[in-house]
Amino acid sequence: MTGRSGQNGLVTDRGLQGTTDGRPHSGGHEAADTTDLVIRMDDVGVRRGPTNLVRGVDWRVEVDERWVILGPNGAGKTTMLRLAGAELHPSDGTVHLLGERLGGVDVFELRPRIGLCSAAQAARIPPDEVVRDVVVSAGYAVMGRWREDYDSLDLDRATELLDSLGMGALADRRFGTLSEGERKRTLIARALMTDPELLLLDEPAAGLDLGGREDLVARLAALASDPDAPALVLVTHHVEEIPPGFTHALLLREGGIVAQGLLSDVITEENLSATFGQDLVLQRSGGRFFAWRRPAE
Ligand SMILES: Nc1ncnc2c1ncn2[C@@H]1O[C@H](COP(=O)(O)OP(=O)(O)OP(=O)(O)O)[C@@H](O)[C@H]1O
Repeated sequence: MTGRSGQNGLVTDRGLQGTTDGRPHSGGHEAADTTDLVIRMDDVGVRRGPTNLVRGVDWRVEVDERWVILGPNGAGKTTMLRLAGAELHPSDGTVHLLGERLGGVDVFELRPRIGLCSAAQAARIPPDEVVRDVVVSAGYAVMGRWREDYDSLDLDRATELLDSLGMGALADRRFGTLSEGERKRTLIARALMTDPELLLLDEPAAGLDLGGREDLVARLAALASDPDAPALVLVTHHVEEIPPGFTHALLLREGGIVAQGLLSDVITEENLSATFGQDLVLQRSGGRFFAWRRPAE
């Protein structure tokens, strides 16, 4: 593996195709060539007993798009991300990832093409693992360094990725000694190590203090604006955590889609109020969103 720096210093390896016809981002995907689609879900449902975790989901993600999935607790966000990460099969409908249909492809071939950052994954990292090894071991599809002999190019790439996420000085520390924010940045570096075509981030700002959240939002904004970065899907409960440069949003409530499309069309007071079941006030400033409950008259 070799790495190169994108325009924001974030290291990405693979040039994205971009849209083949040069058209701008569009909320509607009717005209999209399916070969450009990173995620395609058609009438997807996931059921567990009588419960619909998600239902009736039609969703298209193109290579150059950066999506946020927003919704309250229990809305089905993680379920959507697990479908997109080839960790879960739908009960109904079809899911295509990177041009392959779930159920018709070996998921062990598909998963290395998809980077996933989640709290569940962080919990699997041994606390005594050295930070650089947490990152480099992703290229060998293992969690925790064992007896692998890592290629010096891979070690260089891990170092470069850690540098680009402000973790260079901590590369020799043990994972268990890191702060929550430093762990999140390490996991993002690990997810980028395999040069994925799709990067899935499940609540990356959860548990961070204000400074940590703002630092992460700025780094994700830099990643979003890097033309060589993979397609991005970020799950969050909070509009304040949407990094500038994200292009699209999907709002979920009780397993169903409330709205989806271009971020500026979808993140509105009306849609947010419907999603969270509260009368919300929304403000936008400097490419960021801020929301709170409308005070009683
Ligand atoms: N195996 C299961 N059996 C029954 N219900 C489940 C199962 N797994 C998840 N659920 C339920 O499905 C709903 C959606 O879960 P999911 O984790 O996708 O929501 P979420 O939007 O990510 O929630 P949160 O924001 O709280 O993490 C929740 O109500 C959850 O309790």
